[in-house]
Amino acid sequence: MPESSSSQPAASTAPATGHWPAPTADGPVRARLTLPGSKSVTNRALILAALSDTPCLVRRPLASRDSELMVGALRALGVGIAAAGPTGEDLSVTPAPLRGPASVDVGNAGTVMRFVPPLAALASGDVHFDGDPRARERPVDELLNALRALGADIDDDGRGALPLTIHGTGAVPGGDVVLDASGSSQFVSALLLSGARFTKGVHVRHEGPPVPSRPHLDMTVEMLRAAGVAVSAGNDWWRVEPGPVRASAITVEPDLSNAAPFLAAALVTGGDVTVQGWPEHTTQPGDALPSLFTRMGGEVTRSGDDVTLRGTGTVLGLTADLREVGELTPTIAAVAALATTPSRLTGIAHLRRHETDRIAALAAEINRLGGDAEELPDGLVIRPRPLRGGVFHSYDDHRMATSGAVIGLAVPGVEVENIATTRKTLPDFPGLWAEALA
Ligand SMILES: O=C(O)C1=C[C@@H](OP(=O)(O)O)[C@@H](O)[C@H](O)C1
Ligand SMILES: C=C(OP(=O)(O)O)C(=O)O
Repeated sequence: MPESSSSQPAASTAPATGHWPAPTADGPVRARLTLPGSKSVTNRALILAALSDTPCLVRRPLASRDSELMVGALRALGVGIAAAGPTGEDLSVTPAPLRGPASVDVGNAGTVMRFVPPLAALASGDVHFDGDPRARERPVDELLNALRALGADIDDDGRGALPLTIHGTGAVPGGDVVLDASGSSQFVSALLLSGARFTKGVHVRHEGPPVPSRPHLDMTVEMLRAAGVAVSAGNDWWRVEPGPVRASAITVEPDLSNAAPFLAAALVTGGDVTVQGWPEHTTQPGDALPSLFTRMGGEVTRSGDDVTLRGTGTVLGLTADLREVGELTPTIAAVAALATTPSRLTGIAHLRRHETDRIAALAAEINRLGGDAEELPDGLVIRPRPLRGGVFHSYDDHRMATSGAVIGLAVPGVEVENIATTRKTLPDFPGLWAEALA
């Protein structure tokens, strides 16, 4: 990733704008693939490496927009990050005293807009944050209030949102803080990831409706512990002891959430798709896909680190609370729109403040193609109804775009608007999709 690398979408085989004719499967999709690295693991690894006492090699990181934004943010704060490894695809991270003045472009990356501000509070100097128009609408208020309570000086003109400036003083006192993380688990992860470097560490307590995306919180805790940080946790509290972060090498797992559209391709076409390198143990929410897609009619087998989903010709609807695995919703909704029985997906009100309002967007796009999707305050009901071709809008949301591709496999004439937005977490989705369908 060169210093000058752009954070703009630039998928190699995708048009920058315009509509992408989603390929229709002319038979069962049969493929075997290796997916690029996990966004969530990569961006945590980069944060931990930046805070580490020792240089750190991040192996097999994601190289796509969200990770490029994280690299850009950390470099802006003075951290050294260079291409490394035999193919130049690894990243060697050399920590340095964090300093401003700096300007951070968060794009529309939740992990950058939430995980970097606590680091900026540890820097000396001012750090300004802004991003895509949507980033200004995504919630950070609870995180900012918590950071202030822990001793950070933040100027957001009372907006509780981006743009904002953190006046770093080189230290954060830390200590006890209470917040409502029902809007995003990333508020908690953000405080924990930097917490060991706060003078008193951090003790975060959640109060409010349930926190979503629990596996991502487990991921934060596991990765901190692997970096030698003492963390204890209960149901709604997490404590990080002050002390050094020691990360010398972190290997990034394949992105299992991005396995979703590929496994869905097998499910909806009666094919079989194998994802290679599926970890035996993982905290990624995508690990729930085998059981969710089995409930939707697929058959899953595991052999070593290969996970294979075989479509049986039957695609069933799903009734499920998806709070823990919210980022899988768009793909599950796409499969549900092709199913023969109804689906009821709940527990996902927080998706209304993701890359787009995913509940409204999924209902609108499924209905535009003739489907029957109904919004609930916290989810979707999707009933079987034949779909027809048409434009599937992506709302600058990578997972909306890949959902349109899944529907397009079974419905001729689907065109996905702005497929290049998939570059948020996949460097070349159209290329990988074409390979899988070949
Ligand atoms: O910590 C992380 O890496 C993530 C946490 C989740 O965020 P929310 O809890 O805001 O849904 C998830 O949806 C997002 O894609 C990645
Ligand atoms: C919600 C998502 O991303 P972010 O990290 O921007 O919150 C997602 O990838 O589904």
